Amino acid sequence: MILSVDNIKFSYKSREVLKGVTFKVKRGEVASILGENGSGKSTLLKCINKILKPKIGSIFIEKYNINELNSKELSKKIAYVPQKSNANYITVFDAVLLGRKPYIKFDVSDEDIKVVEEVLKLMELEDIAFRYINELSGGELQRVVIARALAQEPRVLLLDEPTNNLDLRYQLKILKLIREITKIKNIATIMVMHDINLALRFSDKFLFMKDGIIYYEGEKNSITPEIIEEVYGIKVYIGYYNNTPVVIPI
Ligand SMILES: Nc1ncnc2c1ncn2[C@@H]1O[C@H](COP(=O)(O)OP(=O)(O)OP(=O)(O)O)[C@@H](O)[C@H]1O
Repeated sequence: MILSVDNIKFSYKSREVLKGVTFKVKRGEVASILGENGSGKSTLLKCINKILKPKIGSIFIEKYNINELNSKELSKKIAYVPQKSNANYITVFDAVLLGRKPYIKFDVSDEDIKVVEEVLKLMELEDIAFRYINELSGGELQRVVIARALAQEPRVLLLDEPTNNLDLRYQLKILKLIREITKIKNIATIMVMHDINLALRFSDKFLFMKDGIIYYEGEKNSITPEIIEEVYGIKVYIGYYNNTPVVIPI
């Protein structure tokens, strides 16, 4: 097991948003977190990344309790792509190089540059490597932020709506790439997704959140119209294309 989340409870002031969340993700696995707006998905990712501190429960990455890792150690283990990113006045290259920060001792090494160049290529960012990120389109910026997370070479990759702002070609390309990297590097990816069909196509495991708990957890062929109906309150038909379920609202 690479990530174990055990009975996490979190409240914003007096309002409890996570009411006991428990799940595990294995090496090489892509898990999608789905569920209605406000059900606690982003809050859960922020707890795993220690941006928020749950009042109860524990989170382990490999054998480490995240509470016992300092921020540098944590950044080698977890990379996080938030739902919205801010663009500073730095170049694409430097923004991706920031992902290497946990590894840089005194100066940037050849290895750091090599990793950044590889990631820029993978994300098709080479041509805009020296543009300033505050001048990029929403989709270009999203690719830069994902590139920075990959340059971090984490054991667990957390993505909050990674396809935000991406056009159809990049939605497919980036999710395929993330899936491949997860398998090749034997890491775990946990992503919050709203597009259930993209999630079904590119993930191994599904966590449906409702009212601050994981209402249903399972593999793709176990998902029924009844589960979707309970989670989202809509009627759906589930067909199949290339052995992958396709959810059609009716
Ligand atoms: N900083 C905050 N202070 C107070 N309440 C918050 C804060 N951030 C989120 N909330 C509330 O916590 C609940 C869960 O929010 P969260 O962002 O985790 O939901 P989500 O499932 O990711 O939603 P969405 O699908 O809309 O992105 C919501 O009701 C939200 O209004």
